[in-house]
Amino acid sequence: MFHFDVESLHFDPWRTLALVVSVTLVVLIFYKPKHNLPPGPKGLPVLGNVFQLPKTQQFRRFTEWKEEFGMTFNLQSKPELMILAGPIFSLNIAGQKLVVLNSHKVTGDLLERRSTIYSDRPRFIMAGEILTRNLVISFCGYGDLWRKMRKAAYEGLNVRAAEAYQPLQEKDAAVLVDNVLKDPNSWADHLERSAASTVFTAVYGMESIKSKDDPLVARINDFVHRLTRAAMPGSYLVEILPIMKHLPEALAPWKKEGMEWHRKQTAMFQGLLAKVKSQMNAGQAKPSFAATLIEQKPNQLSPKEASWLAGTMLAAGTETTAGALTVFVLAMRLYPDVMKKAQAEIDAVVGRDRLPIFQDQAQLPYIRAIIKEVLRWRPVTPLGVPRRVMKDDFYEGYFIPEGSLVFANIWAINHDPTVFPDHDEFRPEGYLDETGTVDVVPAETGNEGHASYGFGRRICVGLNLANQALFIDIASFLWAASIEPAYDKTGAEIVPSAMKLLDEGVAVRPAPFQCNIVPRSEDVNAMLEVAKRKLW
Ligand code: HEM
Repeated sequence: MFHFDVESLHFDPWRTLALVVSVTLVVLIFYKPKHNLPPGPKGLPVLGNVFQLPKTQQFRRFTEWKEEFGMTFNLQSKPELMILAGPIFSLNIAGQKLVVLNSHKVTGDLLERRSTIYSDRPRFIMAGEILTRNLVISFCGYGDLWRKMRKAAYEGLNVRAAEAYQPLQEKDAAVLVDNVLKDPNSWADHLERSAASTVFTAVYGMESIKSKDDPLVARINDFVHRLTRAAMPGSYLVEILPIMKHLPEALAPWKKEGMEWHRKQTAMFQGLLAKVKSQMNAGQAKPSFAATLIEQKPNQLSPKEASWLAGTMLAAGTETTAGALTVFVLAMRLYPDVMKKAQAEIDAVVGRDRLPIFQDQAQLPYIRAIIKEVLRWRPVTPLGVPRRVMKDDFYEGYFIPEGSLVFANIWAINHDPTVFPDHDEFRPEGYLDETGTVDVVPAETGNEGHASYGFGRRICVGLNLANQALFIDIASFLWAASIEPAYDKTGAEIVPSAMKLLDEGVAVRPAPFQCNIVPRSEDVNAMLEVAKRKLW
């Protein structure tokens, strides 16, 4: 029978302490509190949602999921926020947690107000470590090298510094308009050249690239495409099996080729920086981003780091600016009333005797609104550049584990019907007050009024340069030409699709479409010659 011995119950402090410590350890080791990840689509065991993600234009599927999971967001504590449908959901990609943010409120809360733990980038083995040896600021982890590069980039591209590049951008816009009018069928190529040239001249202060066939355009495009392709998930096996990075070059031709490419690219960037330096020494240099890097205080960036920082701007700025200019042409083709209103504004302010210049910007509110609307309506980087969470975090009751990849669904944020009621229409008026003269931005949408330049500490560092390029190119284009319908053989109007997009990795742009670019008046070419002579 059981015998209960009271004597054995005497209080032994050491034994009690040992018991408490053991119980605590067992609880800490074995008890996993049930943390709720943000909701998400049900996936397969182990592989999770791998097969539910389309290969391209993932932002479309993400936006559908945003609608689907909107209703499950746990905001009982703040019912006033229920209006923000589907702001956060999560996916499991074969064990890798992916968190997608879909509203200004959530990106503001996490990417901006908690930026100390949301500003890292994921590991890019091919694009970041092999091809570029971690010298590309956009792929750099949130550490000392990124801080140094970001500081130097800001010094050369902040709003004041960017003003110094305006004279070269004005010239470049005249070249764009001239080329488009002389060879209207190749308008898309001319936009490509113009974007490459405007970034190139600002970065190196050299003469603009005049022809789309200039070998430099091909080299810049090769650089951009190589990097964006390498950064695309699934392009290289080494991203899934990182151990392959240590294979000897003989067994890994992709690695050998990548390292060879890195050497060539470094030589090109160092050569361009050396040329700027010799122009500076000869007193012939124009203001440029590269010049600000050469003049930086000692102990900032090494010469190789500085040369890559300048070169990176070409990659980051060309494809994006060219994409946004293509969106502009599409919008003008589909919304002729907007185009006519913009042209009337330009004629009233600029007149017909000269091309628009930057000083006109203050008197051209409708053109400023068109630029914001171009970036909002069809964002060229609809998922931005991914982040990596540096520490376990909780948000609105949801658990976001360290190491999760975070995507800001810029497309969904820019098309949030609670912020932009006619979100699928191209409506620059949304950025103006009722008098049509004062800029307004919808609440919560930040300084720009859209999310297309990203967020917080890693917001696009080239946004001032991009806004300047878009202003002068768009104003000059509309001053000189109209974008009219093209017709097929039967005489029927060809209507381009507003939704057919071409996915080029990080950047997305409208799929090729036909339109007719016509001079606005018979004497526009003659006027352009006069304007060009004044500029040169
Ligand atoms: C329409 C034009 C452009 C768009 C829409 C755009 C958009 C973006 C976006 C979404 C990001 C990621 C931000 C984030 O992680 O939150 C970014 C980063 C960046 N952009 Fe742009 N960009 C444009 C033009 C430019 C230009 C002209 C330059 C340079 C001259 C530039 C340089 C960069 C750099 C260096 C980064 C990386 C910043 C970092 O990681 O710290 N961009 N851009």
